[in-house]
Amino acid sequence: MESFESIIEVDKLNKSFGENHVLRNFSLSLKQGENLVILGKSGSGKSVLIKCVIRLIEPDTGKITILNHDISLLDQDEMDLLRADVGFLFQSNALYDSMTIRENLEFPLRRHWSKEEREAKAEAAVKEALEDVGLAHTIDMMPSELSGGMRKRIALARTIILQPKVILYDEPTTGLDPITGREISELMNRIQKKYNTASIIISHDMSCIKMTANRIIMLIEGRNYAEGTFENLIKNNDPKVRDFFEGL
Ligand SMILES: Nc1ncnc2c1ncn2[C@@H]1O[C@H](COP(=O)(O)OP(=O)(O)OP(=O)(O)O)[C@@H](O)[C@H]1O
Repeated sequence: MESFESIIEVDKLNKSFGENHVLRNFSLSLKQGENLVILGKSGSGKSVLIKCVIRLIEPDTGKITILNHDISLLDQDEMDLLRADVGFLFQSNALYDSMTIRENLEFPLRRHWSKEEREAKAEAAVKEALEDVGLAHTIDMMPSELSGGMRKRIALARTIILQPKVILYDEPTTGLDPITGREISELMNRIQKKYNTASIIISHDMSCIKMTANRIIMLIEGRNYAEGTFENLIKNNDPKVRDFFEGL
């Protein structure tokens, strides 16, 4: 695999909506193979940050580099190419209800692979991604026939089918019961190991964070307020940091 000093580099990002200064000189660096959790209260700017990274919104100032590309300099075609390397797991899963599981998984291939490539490789890729999430038997089922946890796994299978170098997880365990949430967290770790993918994980589920985070950045007052492993941060005496770990 090509090597990168950082997979994603966010440098001094600022974003305001009117008087609401959401991000203030926010920086982060995501290393190859690393699971990085962004922890912040509701409304702290986690989604705004991720939307800047996938270029759904433009920051006011600051620079975002993904796989050595300054994304503000990419045109639409170049950005589309880069998107094959950046997987996104939506909180809503965003599966197509009218398509089978197989068709849902083939969907990203249609955009990024030629007809010849699809004919040669799609069947095997769909099978491998489904096996990765332990749901090979659902290939001809419809999303409506699956539980919430299974739909999350299928969404993850669709995210990894193009073997992205980085996965952005938006609250991957929200809305799931604790046991299913743990299964998803375990799966995220398995995917990380198998493909050496780097991830940014937005979450406030402490069980998921504890299981998956190699490093945590606390997004407080728009800034990278504190940073460290779960074990470091749980010992931090700053009251704003402590708030998150109260009761653990
Ligand atoms: N398009 C927008 N226009 C105006 N304000 C916005 C817009 N998007 C986000 N905001 C504001 O930015 C702030 C951060 O919102 P954001 O959705 O990033 O929070 P969050 O940390 O993801 O919260 P949650 O955990 O509840 O999802 C909020 O005050 C929100 O109202």
